[in-house]
Amino acid sequence: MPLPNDALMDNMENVLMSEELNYDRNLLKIEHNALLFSLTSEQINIYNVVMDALNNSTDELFFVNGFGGSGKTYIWNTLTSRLCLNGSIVLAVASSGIASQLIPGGRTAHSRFVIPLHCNENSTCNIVQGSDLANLLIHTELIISDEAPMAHKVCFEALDKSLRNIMQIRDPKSLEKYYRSFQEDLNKT
Ligand SMILES: Nc1ncnc2c1ncn2[C@@H]1O[C@H](COP(=O)(O)OP(=O)(O)OP(=O)(O)O)[C@@H](O)[C@H]1O
Repeated sequence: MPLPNDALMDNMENVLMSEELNYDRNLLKIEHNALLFSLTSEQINIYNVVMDALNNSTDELFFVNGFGGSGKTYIWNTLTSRLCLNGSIVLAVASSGIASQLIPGGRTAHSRFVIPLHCNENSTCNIVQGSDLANLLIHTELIISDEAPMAHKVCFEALDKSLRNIMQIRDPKSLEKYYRSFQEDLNKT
């Protein structure tokens, strides 16, 4: 039997983390194999790029753009099943409630990250350092944000500020990083 990850064992009382880790890994393995086998070459390229970044811990941010129905959610599902079957935490959010229902374990970004409803340039998310939610974010391997361009940029700026603060525990250089950088790429398209 593989030993559980020490960091995760320290957080067994964290209900939010327990919820995210409560999945059937055998089922996920079957699901992942089926999904991976059916990916198109374009989808598999995206899958490989994201997996390489995760395996090399390069802390990258990717923006995937494609027409409706081109298979973006299919890639999120393949990535999620791959990471979860290894015991990793993946948080999937969408800007609307309907979009969030289409991804496994999906929540709205406002609900998941406690983004203020009336968000402005000075807003931050209501996440207290050391709280269950902060620890969940620290141990999260991948955040998937579906329909991201539908949200106002101040929401991403609020999340960016909060993540930079929270992630200091795991990465002392986090304050110099920009978790919102895809918004800049988006502005150029
Ligand atoms: N490689 C694939 N093999 C089989 N079916 C696929 C594949 N990729 C996508 N599909 C199917 O195509 C349909 C549309 O895919 P998906 O929902 O992932 O698109 P999307 O880009 O996320 O769409 P939207 O932008 O509207 O949310 C779904 O029914 C999905 O199961």
